[in-house]
Amino acid sequence: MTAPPATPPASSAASSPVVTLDRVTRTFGDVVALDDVSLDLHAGQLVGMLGPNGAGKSTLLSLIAGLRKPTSGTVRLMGRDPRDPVARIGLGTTPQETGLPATLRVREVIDFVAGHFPDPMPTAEVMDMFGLGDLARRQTGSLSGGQKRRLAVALSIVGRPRVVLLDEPTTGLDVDARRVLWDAVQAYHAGGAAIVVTSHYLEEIEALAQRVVVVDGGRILADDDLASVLSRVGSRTVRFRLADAAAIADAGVLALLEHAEREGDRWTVVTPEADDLVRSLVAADVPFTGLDVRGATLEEAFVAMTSPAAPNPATTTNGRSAR
Ligand SMILES: Nc1ncnc2c1ncn2[C@@H]1O[C@H](COP(=O)(O)OP(=O)(O)OP(=O)(O)O)[C@@H](O)[C@H]1O
Repeated sequence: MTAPPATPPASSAASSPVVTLDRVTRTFGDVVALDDVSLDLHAGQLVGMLGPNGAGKSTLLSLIAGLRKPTSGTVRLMGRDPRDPVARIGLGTTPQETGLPATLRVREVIDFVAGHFPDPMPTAEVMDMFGLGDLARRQTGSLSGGQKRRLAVALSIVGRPRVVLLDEPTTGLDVDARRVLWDAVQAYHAGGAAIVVTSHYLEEIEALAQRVVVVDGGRILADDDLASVLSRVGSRTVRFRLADAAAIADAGVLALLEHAEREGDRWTVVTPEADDLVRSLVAADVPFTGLDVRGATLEEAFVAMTSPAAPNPATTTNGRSAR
């Protein structure tokens, strides 16, 4: 879709972080939900936050939103305590679960929320961004789950916030609805807002986030640009076509392979030494065709980081092993 970028107010101090967590710990009884976490978020960043269930993601977002206080450490939103209304006016958030007044129409709900902000986006513009135009007169109680979710996320940006927190905004949406929602989020981000999104759809985070924060057990395991996070997984997947299986062994490359499988003449091998493998195959005159070398996916990097005891891919695939 072609929603115009919606511009949040310019930052008065563009270089200072809009969100800061400094050595933040949050416990619930015996449970340490966040353990000594430090994090800065700057204007214009679109951050994907990943972590297994119970990692501490929602707790972290709730501290930034001022819904909870840290047990120790400091949280700042636009340089202030997140519970300060002056800071909160610049925040938009969609938690995992939201309630909508069932008898109000879509347009009325957006107007109602817009009324709480000094310079809200026009309701028609918000509805257009989120593909809600045709539903303007529908009572929210009659919306589908996906339509409700789009409305809930739309409400988070009505007030032109500088910081937007979206906790699993696309869970349960079909592919088209996810695309509409991400187009809208990106259009809003183009105006300079800082956005944090949690999602269990890693390919979605890989496609859209510039910075990736991986949380597990209440700690930050990785906080880097996407390429750096992906580079933490050293292995590459190499695909090619080759009818003569014996040529692989003859080339003396078996020791380079973490895993190999073959379907007919189609080979897929995983190796930490892709360059050496390809050089060796060429040097041995192995008559392969259709060479394709790929880096790790975010999902592979995530599994490698969050499950130290994750099984070797060689033991989890059903293909034929070359070893
Ligand atoms: N209000 C609470 N009372 C007690 N324990 C809590 C509370 N809120 C969170 N926890 C615990 O803190 C830990 C972190 O939970 P949190 O909801 O932040 O994880 P999450 O990463 O958002 O998980 P998910 O992906 O399942 O939403 C979990 O062990 C959870 O059970």
